[in-house]
Formats: sequence, structure tokens, C-alpha cells
Amino acid sequence: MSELLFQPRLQVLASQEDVARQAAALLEARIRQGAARVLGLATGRTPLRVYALLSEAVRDGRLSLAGISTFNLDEYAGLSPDHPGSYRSYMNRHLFAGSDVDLARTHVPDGLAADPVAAGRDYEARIKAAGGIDLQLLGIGQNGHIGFNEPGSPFDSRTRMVPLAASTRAANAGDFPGGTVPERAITMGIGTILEAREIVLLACGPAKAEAVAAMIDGPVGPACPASALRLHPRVTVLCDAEAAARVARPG
Ligand SMILES: O=P(O)(O)OC[C@H]1O[C@](O)(CO)[C@@H](O)[C@@H]1O
Repeated sequence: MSELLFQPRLQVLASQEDVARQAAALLEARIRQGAARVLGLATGRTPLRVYALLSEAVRDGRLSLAGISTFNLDEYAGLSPDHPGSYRSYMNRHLFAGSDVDLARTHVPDGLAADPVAAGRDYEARIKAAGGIDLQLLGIGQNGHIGFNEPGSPFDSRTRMVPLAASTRAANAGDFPGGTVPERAITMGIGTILEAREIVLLACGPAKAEAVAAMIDGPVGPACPASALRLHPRVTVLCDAEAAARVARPG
């Protein structure tokens, strides 16, 4: 890689609860400053507590999401918004329903799109029309994926339909009790993610240790999609001690 590389700001916290509190505090601060009018949101287990804390802040009148637009990273192909395993239903359940966000300003890729190429283009156009993403929240897969950009995804990829790795489908099987995890998804591309003005990645637990080390200390390249974040000047990585255990020089 010949591009200029940056070092993400790595904060190692004692517990998953501390990671969630720090992330929620950072998001709240940016929203109050008007520096997060357009939020990029992630799903999965890691941000659940963050969303609970944000909902609590809205309920207590300390925070408002009323003027905020949101764009989720990804959605499973073939799932309707009301399918309990869909990321639209996840967002409604864990954040939107318990907050004052205007649902018309919330966006999740269309898992049922008949023409995924057009749907990807449309999603990118909607992000652009909103003024671009101010702050993108991310998790990380055990194989280093961000969004559903699996290893091998080009760094200039845009919102598109992708096949899911067998390990990703196995990791997310718990969201589909008695059913099968979809084989494909529509995800923002790595190029889309890198256009966010600020990025905050959360990683917790020992299963993420290898991916976090590869992201921070390994080669920058498509073998580890999260390593693309070292091409971005404003990335904060919030980890618990277990997820940071294999980083060469934890912060
Ligand atoms: O937080 P979890 O559940 O470990 O998921 C990590 C990442 O994997 C995904 O859930 C996709 O598998 C992403 O949306 C998420 O960022």
C-alpha cells in the first residue's frame, strides 16, 4: 500500500459495559454538538447496549434524535423489514421505537430489492442527498469484516449485494432460531464507509482479538477489510481488554 496510513485512536476499556458507555457518551456528545446529523449505524450484538443507553437518554429528556438521519450498514437479502431476523426490525426494536427519531429519516438497505444494483445506487444517492455520513458506528467480524464486507472486498467497493462467509452465517445463526441465515446481504461498501467524516468501531470479547490485531498491526489490504480504516484520518476503536489482548501496543 502506497497510500498515507493513519493510526486509529485505540481506547482499551475494562469491560463491555465500559465500551458501551464510552460509545454512547461519544455519540451523545457529537449529536449535541451538531456534528452527527447523519449517523451510520451498525447491528450485531456489540452495539445493543449502546442503543439501550441512547434510548434511555432520549426517554430521560437528555438527548433528542428528532432531527437526525440514519443509514444502516447492511441488510440480509430476501428478508422483509418485519422479519424478526432483519436488521430493519433489529433497529426498530433496539433503538428507533424507543426514541424520538423520525422513522422517515431512517434508512436500511432494501433486502427485497428486485434489482440490487439499482438499490445499491439508490442507497448511495440517498446518503449523498443527506449530506454524507457524519459519524459511522461499526462492529467487526471475527474474520475482520466491516458491514458485510467479507475478506477480499475491494477497498473502493460501494453498496452492493454480497455473499456471506460461512463463518459469518455461523456467528449470526442465533438470530435465526429454527431457520437458516440468509446466504447474501446488501451492504455499504468499504469505499462508502471510508467516506464517513468520523468512524467509531466497537469490539468486545476474546473472539474479536485476532481481527482487532490484524486491523491495527497487520498488513493493510483486502484480506482484512477492517484494515482499510487505517486509510481514514479520524477513527476511534473502543475495545474491552479481551478484544485488545493481541494488539502489539494497546493504547
Ligand atoms: O457485534 P457482533 O454481533 O459480534 O457482530 C459483528 C459484526 O458482524 C455483523 O453482525 C455482521 O455479521 C456486523 O453487522 C457487525 O458489525
